[in-house]
Amino acid sequence: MTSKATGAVLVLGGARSGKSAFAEDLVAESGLERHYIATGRAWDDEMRERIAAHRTQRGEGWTTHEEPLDLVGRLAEIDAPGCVVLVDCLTLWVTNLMLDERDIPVEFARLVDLLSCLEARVVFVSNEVGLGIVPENRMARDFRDHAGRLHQSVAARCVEVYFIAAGLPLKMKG
Ligand SMILES: Nc1nc2c(ncn2[C@@H]2O[C@H](COP(=O)(O)OP(=O)(O)OP(=O)(O)O)[C@@H](O)[C@H]2O)c(=O)[nH]1
Repeated sequence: MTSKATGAVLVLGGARSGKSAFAEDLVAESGLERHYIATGRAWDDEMRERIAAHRTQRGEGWTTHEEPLDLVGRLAEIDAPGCVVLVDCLTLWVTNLMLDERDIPVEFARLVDLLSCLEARVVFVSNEVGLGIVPENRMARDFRDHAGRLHQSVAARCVEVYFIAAGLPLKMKG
């Protein structure tokens, strides 16, 4: 990870691309106090199993925060020098904001504003969902557009950006 004292990193990839494991390795290498913000919710047995597998893979040494909606508030609360925060993932946060009918541009602006004043390092994981055919339903199209816009704004403020495919990282910035 970057040698700068602060700075955010964005890790993009498709489902099962290995993006979470890559991000966890970046965080582990930093040697800083590790926090994990999970935006996912355990809404069914399959998700419960996935979450359990993620917890096992992460192992000891993390403080886990489950925060489906107030990502910005939670990041601000954790923020301190000497900390690294892994946010997994932005696309589930977008889903949660949409389902809760939050003001998406306002929430995105709050996150982007916070990025410029954080003292902790932050590693964002997110799904690249814009590479397939145009989704048939309106909500899925809106979701794809929100995710694309958020990724552009966050990437512009990150010191490093990676794209993961087949478990392999491609460094796009930094
Ligand atoms: N609530 C909660 N969610 C978690 C926890 N650990 C992981 N998650 C969620 O699990 C999600 C990832 O689930 P998966 O579907 O297995 O991952 P994936 O994105 O397909 O796979 P990779 O590309 O390999 O990361 C993350 O976005 C997290 O929000 C946890 O401790 N609690």
